[in-house]
Amino acid sequence: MSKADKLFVNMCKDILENGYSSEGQTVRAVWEDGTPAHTIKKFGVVNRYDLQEEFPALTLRPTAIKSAVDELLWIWQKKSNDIHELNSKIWDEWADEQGSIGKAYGYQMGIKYKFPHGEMDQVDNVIWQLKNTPYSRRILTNIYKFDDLMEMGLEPCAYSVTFNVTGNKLNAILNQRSQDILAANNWNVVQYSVLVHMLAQVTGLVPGELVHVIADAHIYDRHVPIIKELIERPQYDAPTFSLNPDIKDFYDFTTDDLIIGEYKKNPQITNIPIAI
Ligand SMILES: Nc1nc(=O)c2c([nH]1)NC[C@@H]1CN(c3ccc(C(=O)N[C@@H](CCC(=O)O)C(=O)O)cc3)CN21
Ligand SMILES: O=c1ccn([C@H]2C[C@H](O)[C@@H](COP(=O)(O)O)O2)c(=O)[nH]1
Repeated sequence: MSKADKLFVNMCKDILENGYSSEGQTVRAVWEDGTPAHTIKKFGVVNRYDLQEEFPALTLRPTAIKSAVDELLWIWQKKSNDIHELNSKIWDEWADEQGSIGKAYGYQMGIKYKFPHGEMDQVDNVIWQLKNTPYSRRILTNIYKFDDLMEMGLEPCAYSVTFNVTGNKLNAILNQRSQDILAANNWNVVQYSVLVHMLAQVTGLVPGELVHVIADAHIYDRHVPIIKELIERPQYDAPTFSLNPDIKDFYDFTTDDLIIGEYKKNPQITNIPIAI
């Protein structure tokens, strides 16, 4: 049985049973028809995934692993803010007429900073440190840049990753200020699990734990009936996962390098409404 499913089901039950409803409050997000998108939420959810134990893909419904990794590589490898360089349509609502999401996500990853070991961007700094000073406690990225918030299509939700090496294991903490549990929880978990696998492979380490810290873990009102049905579904074993072992440079990975074993899963839920 997938541990990721169990964790997801317990988290959803906790939000539904003990969560706090935003009904009566003024909220920013709206549905496509302009109705306020209310949520029920829990503050401060922390989920741990041991990547040695399993690849944490949900089997309750399919997670589009390749599309999720395509978005991850758009941010971490292409360092792009241009939706034309993304193969899915998930960012269309937040882009301007030119197709840019502004100074968000990939744009921030491409900014160069001065470090003792040279001038480079945040991704290259992480890779440099993992190769040269792996036991440093200063290996992290942070794209929540206050100077640029006004020019972002959406303020980053998954905004910081802290990497920490224990023995030969690469661990990571993903800090997320806000999480749409139905649309993006497993999407984000799969993305950052793959990132840990990729960075471990190119720095001579093995994947360890992913710790996902979510400040505001919410279920949107129109998602509640979907979540209630989802968590009653049968659970299967998570798929096996590995990467093409020939890739030695982070910038050479493509979604074709993901080796996903048999992925037994329940049917997809189509047309999930996304709050804007
Ligand atoms: N309300 C909201 N939720 C989000 O998850 C979200 C935002 N807004 N704004 C920006 C990005 C865009 N993200 C999204 C948006 C849509 C899907 C989505 O529709 N996922 C489909 C599969 C998509 C595919 O196969 O390519 C799904 O079934 O989960 C996922 C992430 C995550 N973010
Ligand atoms: O990677 C992502 C990006 C976005 N989200 C969700 C979380 C929220 O539901 C919305 C953003 O709205 P805010 O009012 O700015 O919090 O997008 C996500 O879960 N994962």
